[in-house]
Amino acid sequence: MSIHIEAKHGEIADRILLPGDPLRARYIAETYLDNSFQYNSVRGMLGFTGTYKGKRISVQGTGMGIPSISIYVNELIRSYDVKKLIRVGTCGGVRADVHVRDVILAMSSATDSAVNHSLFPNIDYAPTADFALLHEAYRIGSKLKVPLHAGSILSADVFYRDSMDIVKKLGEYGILAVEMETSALYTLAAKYGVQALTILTVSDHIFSDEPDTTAAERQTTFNDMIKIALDTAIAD
Ligand SMILES: O=P(O)(O)O[C@H]1O[C@H](CO)[C@@H](O)[C@H]1O
Ligand SMILES: O=c1cc[nH]c(=O)[nH]1
Repeated sequence: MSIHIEAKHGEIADRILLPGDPLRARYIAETYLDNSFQYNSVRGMLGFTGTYKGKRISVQGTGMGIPSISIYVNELIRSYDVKKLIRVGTCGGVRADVHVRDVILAMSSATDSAVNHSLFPNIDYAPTADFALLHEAYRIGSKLKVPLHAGSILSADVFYRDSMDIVKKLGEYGILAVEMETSALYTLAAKYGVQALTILTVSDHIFSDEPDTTAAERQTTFNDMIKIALDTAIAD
């Protein structure tokens, strides 16, 4: 047991999918895993373990934002020996060639969070995906013929801001999309020497008038992203 996860040691697999939304965790377990059981309900942050194509795998909700995901990632690595972590999240499209429902593999993550600046004063640390996971996810996604982008994203500390000008400018410098957790996931994975990757589905576009996805879609679909994540997680 850890402070925020009530699983017994051994109940969580060494490879895990990490959606922000705990109901997406339940959807993934119910739809894709065999013989799954729920190991966590502390704070409603649901976690499940089961098998996928015969291999043991877990899925754990992480909540929204860097402070929340940092709690779960720390506990999963330090108390449960998780070695391979794949975030499956939603994001807002930023660059013009990114469209609603496209899938994004986050190679690296810029952030306006103060967390890494307090870790490394005067250094712009560059949180980066594990290359083997990234390479495998790109191979699997290309085979599925999913609209796929690989590149840099922004992990923002706020969802609502007075002006989107800075986000627009980041798009001009190649940032594909904005979400709220990946820089912490990649930084903690590097610290503890484990593998991490973020795979995102574009749920809305910040600068185009394409219609947004619905809340139901965000909880229960985005199957391209989930299939890529599961097949990447079980590849050794
Ligand atoms: O859909 P999830 O995984 O929660 O990810 C995105 O959605 C939330 C904001 O609505 C933030 O957590 C952001 O990163
Ligand atoms: O616009 C968006 C959509 C999803 N997640 C975000 O952080 N921003």
